[in-house]
Amino acid sequence: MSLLPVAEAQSRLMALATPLPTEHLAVPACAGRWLTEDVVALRDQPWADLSAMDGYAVRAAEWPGPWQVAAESTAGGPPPPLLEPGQACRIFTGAPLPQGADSILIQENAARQGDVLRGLDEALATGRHVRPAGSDFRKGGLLLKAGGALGPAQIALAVLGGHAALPVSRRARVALLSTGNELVPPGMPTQPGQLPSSNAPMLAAMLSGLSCDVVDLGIVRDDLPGTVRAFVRASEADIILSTGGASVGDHDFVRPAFVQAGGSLDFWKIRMRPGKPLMAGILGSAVFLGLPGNPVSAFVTATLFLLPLVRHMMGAASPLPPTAPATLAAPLPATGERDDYLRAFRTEAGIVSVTSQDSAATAALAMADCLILRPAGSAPAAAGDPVTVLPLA
Ligand SMILES: Nc1nc2c(c(=O)[nH]1)N[C@H]1C(S)=C(S)[C@@H](COP(=O)(O)OP(=O)(O)OC[C@H]3O[C@@H](n4cnc5c(N)ncnc54)[C@H](O)[C@@H]3O)O[C@H]1N2
Ligand code: MOO
Repeated sequence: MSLLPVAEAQSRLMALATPLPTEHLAVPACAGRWLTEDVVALRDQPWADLSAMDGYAVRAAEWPGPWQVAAESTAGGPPPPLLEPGQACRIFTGAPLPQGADSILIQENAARQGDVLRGLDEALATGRHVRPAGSDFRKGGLLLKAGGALGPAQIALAVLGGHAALPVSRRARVALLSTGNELVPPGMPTQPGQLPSSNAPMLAAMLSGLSCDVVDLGIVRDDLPGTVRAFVRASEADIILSTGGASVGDHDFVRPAFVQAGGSLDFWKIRMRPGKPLMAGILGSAVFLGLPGNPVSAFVTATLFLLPLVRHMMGAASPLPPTAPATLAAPLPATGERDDYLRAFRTEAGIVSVTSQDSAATAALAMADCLILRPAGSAPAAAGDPVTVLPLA
């Protein structure tokens, strides 16, 4: 089987997934979700011409001052009466302008004696410190597009747009299987030949920002019938995620067990380093993603495949991780026949790759805050050369 390019594998993986059903949730509960439908405004914002400052509303176009203070307007107060030329209305931030007023004289630029008001500065420009009605958005206008992520600003916009609830995809359910006879549960004492299973906690941490429900099905021993049973147990989930047992060794049972459990494999082996033995397929209504066991390989493939898959299933229009241009602070060797995803960190002088690029080097991984993307067949790079990075946080 030849090695599949990363971008092709990503689009084949997305094509395996069916979007999750929509649910309607109270707007504050939608933080971190994606919209399944466009959202339009149910009201104008601002609802009227409002003052942006504390001061006085005047008819500056017709009367340069002085003015007679004749009324008051407060946010949430009764509507102020019509303003005649030569009159001023005491006004506060967020309060509606009286009909006829066109500008706000801020109180720092005003001298008031009794009800007589004078401007201390040059003549007021018409429209000064006024927020026109509907200048933020208009009733019926598009506020948020289907497929957009709902972060804090989008939550505020939906609430101001008059919405109580929004249509979002339901949470994805992800089942985790960690394969390997050498693994013991995190925190348990290890005998020679054993190590704590770190992949499931790492992946759960990576998924924790994505509003999905993670079920850790624990450690699966390296035997075919046990691994088949684990797949059957996991098939209730939307995504079955395994780590380890993905390569070509005599104890790598994940692929045959997946097929024996009724799964249909779509691809195996990607043209990337780390992460070559990645595989994906369908089991019932679940998408299966088999990550390599090496912790760094599992981390990098989860960044490039798992997180985009979850985002895609939950309705994201742009599920792939964003990349950014950067400059190298230190040279890099040529790449081989696979695309390199080098663990690196950002400094003021540019990007520096971590000391060990071994796919089991977790101490080096923990120092990284980005991946450098180096296509297969790249020539050696020098300090100062441009590179593409994928930020990790
Ligand atoms: N002859 C070949 N050997 C290997 C190839 C190959 O093409 N030909 N590919 C290598 C590559 S690349 C990778 S990546 C690894 C991946 O192998 P597996 O997915 O089968 O992973 P395991 O053998 O089960 O484990 C690898 C390594 O990671 C440790 N591990 C596994 N699970 C966990 C966990 N949950 N927590 C912490 N550490 C874990 C495991 O102990 C091994 O040390 O295969 C190469 N071999
Ligand atoms: O591809 Mo493996 O993930 O190089 O170590």
